[in-house]
Amino acid sequence: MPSISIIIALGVVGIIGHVLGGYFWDQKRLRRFPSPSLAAYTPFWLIYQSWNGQRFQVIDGLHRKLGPVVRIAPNHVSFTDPKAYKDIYGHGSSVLKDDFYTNVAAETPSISQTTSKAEHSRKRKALSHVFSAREIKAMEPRVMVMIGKLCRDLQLKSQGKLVAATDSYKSVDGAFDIRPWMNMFSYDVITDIFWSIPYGFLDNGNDICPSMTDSGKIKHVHAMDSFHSGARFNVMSGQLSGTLNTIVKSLFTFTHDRQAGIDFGGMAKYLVVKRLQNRPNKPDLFSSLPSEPSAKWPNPMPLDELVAESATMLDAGNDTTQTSLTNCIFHLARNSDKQKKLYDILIKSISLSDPAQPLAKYSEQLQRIPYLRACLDENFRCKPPVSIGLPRKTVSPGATIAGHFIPADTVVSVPLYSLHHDEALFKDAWSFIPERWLGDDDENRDGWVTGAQEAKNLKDFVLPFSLGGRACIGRNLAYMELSMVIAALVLGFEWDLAEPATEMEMIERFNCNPKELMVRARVREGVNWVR
Ligand code: HEM
Repeated sequence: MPSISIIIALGVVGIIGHVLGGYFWDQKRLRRFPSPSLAAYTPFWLIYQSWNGQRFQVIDGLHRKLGPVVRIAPNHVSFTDPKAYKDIYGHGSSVLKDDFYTNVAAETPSISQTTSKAEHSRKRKALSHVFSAREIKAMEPRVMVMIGKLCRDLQLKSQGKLVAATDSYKSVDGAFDIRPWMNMFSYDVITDIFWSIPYGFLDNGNDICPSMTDSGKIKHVHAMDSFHSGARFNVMSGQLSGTLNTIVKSLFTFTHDRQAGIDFGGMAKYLVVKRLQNRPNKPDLFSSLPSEPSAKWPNPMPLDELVAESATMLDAGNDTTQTSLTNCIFHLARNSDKQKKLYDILIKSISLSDPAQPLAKYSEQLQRIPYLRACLDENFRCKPPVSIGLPRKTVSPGATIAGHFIPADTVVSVPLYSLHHDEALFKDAWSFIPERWLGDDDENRDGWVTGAQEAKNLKDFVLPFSLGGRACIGRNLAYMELSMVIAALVLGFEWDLAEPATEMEMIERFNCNPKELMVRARVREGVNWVR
């Protein structure tokens, strides 16, 4: 019988042999691409970058040092050549979503997690009704109610007051962190418009909400932490092979982050179960989901699929929106000239007598104000909420990406953060310059000239919602929310950074979120959101 030390030694030799064998055998010829330190030998190098939350910056630095094609894991090649984006994500590309997405899914993959084309097109067909222009338009008054609550809370924060006895976020010397308020807003909106069960975070000043366990018990959890900590765990574990990911997920249920992810799934389950028990008087977005048999959908979605789709809506509908809002206030507060210009344009364009009056009736007009849209788009360019290289997998017989043949079953991606800061595509790429988005005839360009090539680059390579068949389905909802909120916040307040010279610290899990944004807000004359 071999001793335990011999077994361990053999195990270690086996693992090293496997790692080195894979590297030197190099069946896919991936050694032709440069790679940093251990990345070509083990996936743990990239997993470590997700753990430290700075993957977007590390990968960007690598490309600047090693070139446009870099091997960032034994089976993952990252491209910053702009041509690669269409090759990987565009319509007509043969490349599929990587197994990472099924790894991060609970038992039933949702629309954003399925890797099967057929399954995806069935889901996309069902969900396209949910996000039709008519449905989104119908939700505007509900969004406006939440904007009123957000502005009320921010006015109270700017005055150093609590919004309720349960408020968890105090102002310090007139400054406060706006990030949690944007997040509580985005949760209140999505839970109201999707399931008619608004969380009420803005009324309570905290993010405590119900989550349903597998056994049907209700527990109360912190929504923001459940999502963010759960995402961190899933993004790391999802990069392991399928079996290892399953083992890690079941072994680590005792950890805070794994439990947080389970709680987040429970939040979605609670919303679906309650929504099915109580049909609301007015239709919500859930009403358009095939939850019951009908002539059009004889086979409705079963409960586990409704929960999976709801978890994706709760995730996608809150986190990217809150991130975009916080980022946009950061850019406007840091660039007071752009903030003032936006204010002047808004006031002139919609001639409001009282900036606190409902903006919903101006919604279409707002979405057509070029400078407001330019601020939102430049915000997306500078800080894309989804900055990560979205992982895709080549299929047989392989694919040619930016001129390089990549064999089948290889993970490929383009990090959007790097593409959006490519100095060859965008002049002064690291600065927030909304004017670059305006047409030649716009009087608000203030002398800024965007060459024809850059104008085309903005259109082709600023892709916050991705591209092709797997691009964002919630884009119209996002623009509607962002236009109305940013207009209300700029019309109602003047924004300053608490510490003017600071850059905002970002943490990348899957989305790239601001850690905090300490601001000061001055309520504009004649405005009063506290009724
Ligand atoms: C500023 C806001 C938003 C940004 C920047 C954004 C960005 C993205 C990106 C980059 C993808 C592709 C993800 C991938 O390939 O893995 C995506 C997909 C998706 N987004 Fe969004 N999103 C936003 C808002 C929303 C909203 C409000 C919803 C819905 C409530 C939503 C629902 C979805 C869904 C369901 C998918 C998967 C689509 C599919 O695979 O067919 N998103 N989004």
